[in-house]
Amino acid sequence: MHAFNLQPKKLSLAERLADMAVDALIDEADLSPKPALVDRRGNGAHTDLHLGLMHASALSLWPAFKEMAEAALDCGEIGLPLREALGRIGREGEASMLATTGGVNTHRGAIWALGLLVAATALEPESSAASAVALRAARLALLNDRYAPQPLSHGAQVAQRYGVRGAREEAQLAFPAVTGLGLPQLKRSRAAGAGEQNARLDALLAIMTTLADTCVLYRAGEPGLQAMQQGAKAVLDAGGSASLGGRRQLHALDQQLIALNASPGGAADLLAACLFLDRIERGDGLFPGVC
Ligand SMILES: CC(C)(COP(=O)(O)OP(=O)(O)OC[C@H]1O[C@@H](n2cnc3c(N)ncnc32)[C@H](O[C@H]2O[C@H](COP(=O)(O)OP(=O)(O)OP(=O)(O)O)[C@@H](O)[C@H]2O)[C@@H]1O)[C@@H](O)C(=O)NCCC(=O)NCCS
Ligand SMILES: Nc1ncnc2[nH]cnc12
Repeated sequence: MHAFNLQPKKLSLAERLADMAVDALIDEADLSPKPALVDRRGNGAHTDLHLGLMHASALSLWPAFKEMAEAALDCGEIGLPLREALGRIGREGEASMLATTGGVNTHRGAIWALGLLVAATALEPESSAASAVALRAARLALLNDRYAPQPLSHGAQVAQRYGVRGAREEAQLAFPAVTGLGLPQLKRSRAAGAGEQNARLDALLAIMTTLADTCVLYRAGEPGLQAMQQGAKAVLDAGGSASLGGRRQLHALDQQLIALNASPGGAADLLAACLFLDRIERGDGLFPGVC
């Protein structure tokens, strides 16, 4: 008899989806240099976040993502029972995130976006085109969870002040910043030979060019949002993260957003959603052993 069982454990679909969601969050956190965000270099515009906390937070969410996938498999269809199960699991996930981070909000927006996408994938794993998954997620996001509390969140305050609806609307519209901007840019930059890390940075910048990021609006108002959108466009116009000109613009944007305290946390969450959908679309990890 062997002391160790070296056979990899066969994971259920829900476990594989939870692994992929956590991997997407960790890949997003590690990607560097991201403007004003936590990355391998430092804490960006944040005083209460660091890379170790982002990793711990991502790992703490694995049970919630697995449970969301299982709820989708159990319910089997888009409807109020599934929507309300996801709301309950999402709120529990948020509580375990806050217990892990000592009360710091690391991934609230990511629980929402990735939770919906995990459930939408589990509902129909064979229909894995990013746009199809995002559309199923949107149909879930459009349903009204009767048990959702109505806190005066930062997003709600920004909605009152500037008339933007942030994370909720992005999901209800089937993640246009991800499927219309981030993913196409990721593919274009890869095809142009930018290298994987630069392609991911370019995807983040593409998302930042138009997103109404409620984190930025809350922290730095409309001037902050304009600086984020225009600065991201300037990096891409200068040739992107893999070019010298683009790199210079990227460092300038990092300095400018830090000075404005304008952390694009919503865009970071959507990059994680983009990396998740990219893997789903490519089949990586979802159907092990199938080429
Ligand atoms: C629907 C909810 C997402 C609630 O959203 P709401 O609009 O009420 O706003 P917030 O509670 O403020 O959270 C929204 C978070 O979403 C991210 N985000 C912002 N803009 C966008 C956008 N345009 N599109 C997509 N996502 C967006 C963002 O999250 C990231 O930033 C956070 C860090 O920011 P920071 O400024 O450091 O932290 P704060 O604590 O806000 O401030 P400080 O005190 O530090 O200054 C970090 O969390 C990132 O993830 C917004 O924060 C949803 O929460 C909800 O309803 N949940 C219920 C559960 C549910 O139904 N789940 C079912 C499906 S899973
Ligand atoms: N890398 C990051 N830095 C700051 N806030 C975030 N929210 C999600 N990812 C983040």
